[in-house]
Amino acid sequence: MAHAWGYGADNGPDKWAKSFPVADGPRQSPIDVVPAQAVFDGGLKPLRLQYDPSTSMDILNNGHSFQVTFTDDTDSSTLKDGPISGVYRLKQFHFHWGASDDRGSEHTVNGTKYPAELHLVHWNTKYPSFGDAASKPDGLGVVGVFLKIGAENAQLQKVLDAFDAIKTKGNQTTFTDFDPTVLLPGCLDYWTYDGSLTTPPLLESVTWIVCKEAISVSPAQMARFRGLLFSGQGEAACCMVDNYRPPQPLKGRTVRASFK
Ligand SMILES: NS(=O)(=O)c1ccc2oc(=S)[nH]c2c1
Ligand SMILES: [Zn+2]
Repeated sequence: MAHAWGYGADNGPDKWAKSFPVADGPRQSPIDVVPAQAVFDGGLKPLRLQYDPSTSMDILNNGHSFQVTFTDDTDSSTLKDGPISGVYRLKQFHFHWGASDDRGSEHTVNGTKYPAELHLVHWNTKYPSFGDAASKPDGLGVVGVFLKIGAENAQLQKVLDAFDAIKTKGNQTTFTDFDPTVLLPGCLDYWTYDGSLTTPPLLESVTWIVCKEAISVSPAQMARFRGLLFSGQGEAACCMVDNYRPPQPLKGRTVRASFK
């Protein structure tokens, strides 16, 4: 790709395969989840998400989304059980969202798009680092949570209140003492399938864990997401919206459900 990847007409998801041929691979993400076609697996364990708020470090506008990054040099914030084996450490969480409430999520359910989707990114500690794990078929575990329009989400507001400091690409500020557990839905029923990163390099290393239950976000809060910029300071302002990849072909994969 002559210029960096993004979500525009010239560098968006339909163009990524040129620089990242794995974009047309056998286990790409996101997908459309069709609950009637998911296979209940009684062997799937409940998700065990244990986060230590003291591991949250900072919040960054990386030009594609914003992310809250965690220190991951110990097993303080981890994902265990669920569909995975061993211990996966929390590295970061971020979101994808739309320019309007009718779109924004990456996964869809029976073709339904949500206004936004949260991704909690964890890496398998059988590997030495996130970067190493990201290139292994069982390297990453990402928990996806849909956001639906409703009441204001007071827990989410803590994240949004940091946005003034990270409006433009490359801006970063400290973001400590935050426990992402508060962003999880009450019910942790989930669908799971083998997939990939949904942004370049699109590595096929993710065990996806998509929660059935959504969390709420108010229209005013969605407007805050849309106030961030893809562009850097001093550049022509480009609103950070529609930073989602559309669903990809299932190519024979089975989606399992942890619930009946
Ligand atoms: N959107 S996502 O699949 O959760 C995801 C998670 C971690 C990532 O690290 C790079 S690099 N791209 C990534 C995409
Ligand atoms: Zn993501």
